[in-house]
Amino acid sequence: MAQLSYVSGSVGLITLQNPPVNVLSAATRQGIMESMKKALNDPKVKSVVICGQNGVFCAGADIKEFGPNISGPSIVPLIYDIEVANKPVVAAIEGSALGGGLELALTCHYRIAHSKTRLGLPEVTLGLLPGAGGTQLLPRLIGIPASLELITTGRHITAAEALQLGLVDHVTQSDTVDSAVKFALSVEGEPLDSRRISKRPCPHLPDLDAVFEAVMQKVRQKFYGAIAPIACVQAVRAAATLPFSEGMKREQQLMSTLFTSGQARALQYSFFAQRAVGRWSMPSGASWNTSKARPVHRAAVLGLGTMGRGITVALAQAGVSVVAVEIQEKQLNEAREHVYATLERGAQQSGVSPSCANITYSHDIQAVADVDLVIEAVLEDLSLKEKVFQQLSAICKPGTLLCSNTSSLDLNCLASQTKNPELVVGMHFFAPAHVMKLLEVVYGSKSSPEAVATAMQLGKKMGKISVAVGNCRGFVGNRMLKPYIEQSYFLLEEGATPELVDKALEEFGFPMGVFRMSDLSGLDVGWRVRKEDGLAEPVGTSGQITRLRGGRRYSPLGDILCEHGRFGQKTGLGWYQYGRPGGRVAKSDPWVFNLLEEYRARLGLTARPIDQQEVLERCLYSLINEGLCILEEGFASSPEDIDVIYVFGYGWPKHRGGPMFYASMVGLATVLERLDHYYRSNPDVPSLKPCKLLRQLVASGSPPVHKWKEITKKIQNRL
Ligand SMILES: CCCCCCCC/C=C\C=C\CC(=O)SCCNC(=O)CCNC(=O)[C@H](O)C(C)(C)COP(=O)(O)OP(=O)(O)OC[C@H]1O[C@@H](n2cnc3c(N)ncnc32)[C@H](O)[C@@H]1OP(=O)(O)O
Repeated sequence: MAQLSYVSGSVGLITLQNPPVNVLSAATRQGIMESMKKALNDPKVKSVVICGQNGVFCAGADIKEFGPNISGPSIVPLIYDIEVANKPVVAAIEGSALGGGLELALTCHYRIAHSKTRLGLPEVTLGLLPGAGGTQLLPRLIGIPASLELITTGRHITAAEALQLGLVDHVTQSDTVDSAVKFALSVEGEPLDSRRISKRPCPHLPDLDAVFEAVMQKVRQKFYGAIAPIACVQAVRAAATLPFSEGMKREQQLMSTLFTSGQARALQYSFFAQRAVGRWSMPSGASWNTSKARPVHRAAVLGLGTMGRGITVALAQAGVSVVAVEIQEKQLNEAREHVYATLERGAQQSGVSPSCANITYSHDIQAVADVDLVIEAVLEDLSLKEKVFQQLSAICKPGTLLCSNTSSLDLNCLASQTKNPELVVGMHFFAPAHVMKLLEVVYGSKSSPEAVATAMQLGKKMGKISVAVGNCRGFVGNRMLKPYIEQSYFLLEEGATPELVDKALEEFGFPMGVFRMSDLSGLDVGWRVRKEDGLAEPVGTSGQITRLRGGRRYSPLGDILCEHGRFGQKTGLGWYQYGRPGGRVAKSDPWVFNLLEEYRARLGLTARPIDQQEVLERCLYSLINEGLCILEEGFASSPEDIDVIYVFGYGWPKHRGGPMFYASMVGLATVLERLDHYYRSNPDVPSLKPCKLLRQLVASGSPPVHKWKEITKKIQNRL
C-alpha cells in the first residue's frame, strides 16, 4: 500500500499505492510508516519524496474505515514522524490532495504541486474537522482568515490559488515526481527547522475576536444546525491562541465529539449515496454497467422560458454546442441577452472564458434537425408538449434522443407521439437549472437503457447529480412533496399558522418552510394542476365547502388564496405579504390570519394548540411514507436515490442525510407508530397510512438503509 524505491542516488521515493485515489487506509498508513522509517534509517538516503500512484496524491482518510474500531496506526503520530524527520521530505502533489492527504503534505517540509491539482480540507462536508493537525498547521502557514474560509467551507482550490496562498512552494506543468526529486536533491543537507510548520507562530491578527465572532455568525447562518463548521472555527481559534501542542489537544477533543455524531454519519452516508446514484438500474434489469451512453456533441433546447434558459447555460458551460429555439421573437431576444449575461457572470466568477460561442439561436423548430439530443422545455401543458414531440419526431435525424423537462406530465404520453418511443426520456431539471445540482432522469415504459445512459452521462457532464427514476405522477421529488404540503394545509385548518409550520421546518434545517417555499415557487402552479385534476373548485365567500374530494380529505386553502389573486412573491401576496410584486422579504399578513379564522368558523373547526413536534412528525413522516411507497412500487431503485433527490433538489438539510436516512436515525418503529397514530385520527388522509414496506422493514428489525433493497425486492417479487 506504500512502496519505497530509490531514485537519483540519494532520494527515497515513497509511493502511496491504494487505487483509485490512494486513501489512507490502515494498510497505507502502515506502509507509509514503515517506508519512512526505512528511508530515514538508510544512510544512502539524503532526502525523501512522497507521491501517489496513478497521478493522484491522496484523497485523505478512508471514510469507509470510520467507526468505533479503527485499526492500524493512527494518522496523527505518523504525521508527526514526518515533520520531525532530519532529512528533507518533499510532497509531490498531483491529482488531489484532500483532507488527511493535504495534512500529510503539510507535514512534509516542501510541497511541489502539478498545475492541475486540486487541494482542500473537505472534512467539514463529512461532518468532521481536519483532525490530523490541519486546523493547527494551515493557519500557521497561510494565516487565519484564509484558513477559516478553506476549513469551514471545505472548498477545493487550484494549484495556482494554493501557490498564491503560500500553501505550496512551487507549481509545475511537467512531471511532478521528477520535479519533486530534482527539488529534493537541491535541498539535501539544508537546515529544516524553518520548514517545520508546527514550529512557526500563527500570523498575528490584530482584531482576532472580531474576526472569529464574524465568522462564527456567518457559519451559524449559512450552515444552520450543522455542528462541524462551528467546531472548525473553534479549532482554528485554538491555533490562534494556544501553543501548538495545546491546539492539537483541542483539535482532538473537538474531533472526537464530531466523529461519533449523527451528523457525521449522515454526511458520510450522503458522500457515498451521491456516488451510488450513478450506478443506476431499471426494473427491466438494465443498468449503468450494461448500457452504453451515446456521445452528445450538439444538443437543442426548445422553449426559452426560465427553465430553457438555465438549461442552455448549463449545456454551454459543459462545452456542449447548443441550438436554442424559441418560436416567439421577443422571448428569443430576451433569452439571448439573459443567457449571455449569465454566462458572462459565471465566467467572471470562475475565471474561465464564457461559452457564448457554443450557442446558436433560432425561432424555427427545423433548426433542431441535426442535433444529437433535444431537451424540450415549453410550457407545462400536455397537449402542447404532445404536439412538440410529434414535430420533433418528424424533424430530427434518426437516433436523436428526445428529452422532456416536464415536472409532472406522463412521459409515456409524450413518447407515444413519436416514431421511436425508446428514444424518449425525461430530464427534469430544477430551477435555476444552471445552478441546482439535481437532475431526475425519468424513464418511461419504452425508454431504452441507452437513452437513460445518455441522459445520465450528459447530466454528469453538466455537473449535475443525476438520479434515474420511474415515470410515476410527480416522479420522485414532487410526488413526495404532495403529502408534505397537504399536511401543512391540514395543520392550518386545525389551528397552526404559516409562521408556526415554517418555523418548525426551518429549525429542522430546511432553508425555507413549506409556505415560504410555496410563495417563492408560485401558488398558481399547483392550483392549475388541481383544477385540471378536478379537485379545485370555486370556494366563494359563502356556501358549503366540501372537504372530502375524490374520496379523501382535501383542503381548499391554497385555492382560496389563488382566487384572491395571491400567487406568492410574484404578486407580492401569498401566505405572507412581500410589500410589492417580486418582493423577497416575507412578513406576516393579518389577512391570512383572518382568512384562517373565518374558514375554520365556516367549517365548524375549533383551533387547537399545535406544537413543532406535531408539525415535523406529520409533514416529514407523511413525506417519508410516500418515499417508501415509491421504493415499494419500484419507481426509485434505492433509498439513496430518494435521499440524494431531497438533499440536492428540495433543501433537505445535508447533515440529516435525506428522508430515508433520517427515518432510520429516528427509528423506523417510531415513524410507523406515529403514522399509525395520526392515521387512526385522520382515516380520510390516506397519505398517513403506513405503507407495506415500512411495516415489513420494522418487522425485519429495522435494518440499516443499505440493506433495505433486499426487503424491497421481496415485496416487489410478490406484487
Ligand atoms: C474517537 C475519535 C478519533 C478520531 C480519529 C480520527 C483521526 C483523524 C485523522 C485524520 C482525518 C482525516 C479526515 C479525512 O481525510 S476525511 C476524507 C477527506 N477527503 C475527502 O473528502 C475526499 C473525498 N473524495 C473526493 O472528493 C473525490 O473522490 C475525489 C478524490 C476528488 C476524486 O473524485 P472522482 O475522480 O470523481 O472519483 P470518485 O469521487 O468517484 O471516487 C472514486 C472512488 O473512491 C472512493 N473514495 C474517494 N474518496 C474516498 C475516501 N476519502 N474514503 C473512501 N473512499 C473514497 C469513492 O467512493 C469512489 O468509490 P466507488 O468507485 O466505489 O464509488
